[in-house]
Amino acid sequence: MSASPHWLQEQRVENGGDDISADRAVPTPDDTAVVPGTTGFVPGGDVRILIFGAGVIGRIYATRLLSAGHDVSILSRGAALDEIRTQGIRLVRGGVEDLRGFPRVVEAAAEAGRTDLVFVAVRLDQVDAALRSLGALDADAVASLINLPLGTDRLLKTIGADRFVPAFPGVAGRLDDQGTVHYVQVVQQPTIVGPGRASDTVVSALKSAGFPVAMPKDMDAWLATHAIFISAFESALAAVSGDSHALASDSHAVRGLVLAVREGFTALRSRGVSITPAALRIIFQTMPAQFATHYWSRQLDGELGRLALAPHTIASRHSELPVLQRDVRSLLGGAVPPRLERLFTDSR
Ligand SMILES: NC(=O)C1=CN([C@@H]2O[C@H](COP(=O)(O)OP(=O)(O)OC[C@H]3O[C@@H](n4cnc5c(N)ncnc54)[C@H](OP(=O)(O)O)[C@@H]3O)[C@@H](O)[C@H]2O)C=CC1
Ligand SMILES: CC(C)(CO)C(=O)C(=O)O
Repeated sequence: MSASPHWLQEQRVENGGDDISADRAVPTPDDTAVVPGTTGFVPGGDVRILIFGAGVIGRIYATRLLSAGHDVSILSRGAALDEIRTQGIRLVRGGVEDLRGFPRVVEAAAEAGRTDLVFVAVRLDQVDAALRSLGALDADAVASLINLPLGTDRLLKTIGADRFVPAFPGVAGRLDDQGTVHYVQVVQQPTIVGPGRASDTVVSALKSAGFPVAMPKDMDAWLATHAIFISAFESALAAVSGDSHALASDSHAVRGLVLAVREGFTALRSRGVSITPAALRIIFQTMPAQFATHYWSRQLDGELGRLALAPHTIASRHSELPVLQRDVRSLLGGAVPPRLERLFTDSR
């Protein structure tokens, strides 16, 4: 198979270069409406934004939104507080400096004052602790950028249905010792935005900063599908200490990974959850395992494996990954299919 299928066929629409506005979201044949991103930054944004969490994802979204002209504060703590205050945030993309920005740095959300929009960018294992602050945020809209296998209910209840919007990052990267973020915009995965009264605000802010956006019809199904997929890939990568080239070169291991995700998707479907986006369903469940193995070997050896999946695995394997595995286990009612279970066990 020479052409690599994209997870989301609609990405091609964006590559067509048209700037289609949020209210002209392109309907797709099945489960996702897509809002292609702008091809560059739109200057003059004026939304007051708070980024809650100054890790990899928080820093990328903060700096991009700042450079689109928005009024951005970032909630930080520990050593990162002073580091960002004094050096700002430096983003490197494709090996060259992409952006440097100095958002306002706050230690408590209240210091940011009233905001139009908050993006919460903490890990799954940090959500319980963060929830204590999230209900009290003085903001019109609050979007999560978090891996949430069990769905968005907890956040929805704490934050309130009138202002909560579930979302998921369309970028990935790593933070180096100097505080620089090396990142990629994942071509296969635009920033995902779920339904909510404030979704339009979230989509327009993201588009203004050049992020392609897609809106699945069922966000919880999207998050559940992603959790199966990413918990399998991160587990397999953790077992080889994040060496995506070594994993890509082992076709037996990649085939086992493909079959583990396939079985995980089947188990999810048997619990009434549809596999979303369609492209993942096709790659793992329709495509013969031999082709899917070839496809994933190439992806693991390419930008997605080296610059997104591997660095994220290395950073999260002792923090978010165990909680992700635990939540995938509950998502599947305690009955994790054997190949997926083996990946989880071997990752430790
Ligand atoms: N990194 C990546 O490439 C990708 C990540 N994601 C997802 O995005 C989400 C965020 O991940 P990522 O940015 O990598 O995680 P990081 O660990 O890099 O960042 C989380 C940040 O939030 C801070 N934080 C957590 N709780 C609080 C709190 N109560 N008050 C103040 N600060 C807080 C942490 O501070 P401290 O360090 O002090 O704990 C840390 O700086 C995860 O669910 C992840 O799966 C999705 C795609 C790619
Ligand atoms: C961006 C990607 C696909 C891989 O890093 C991801 O979604 C994740 O790590 O959760």
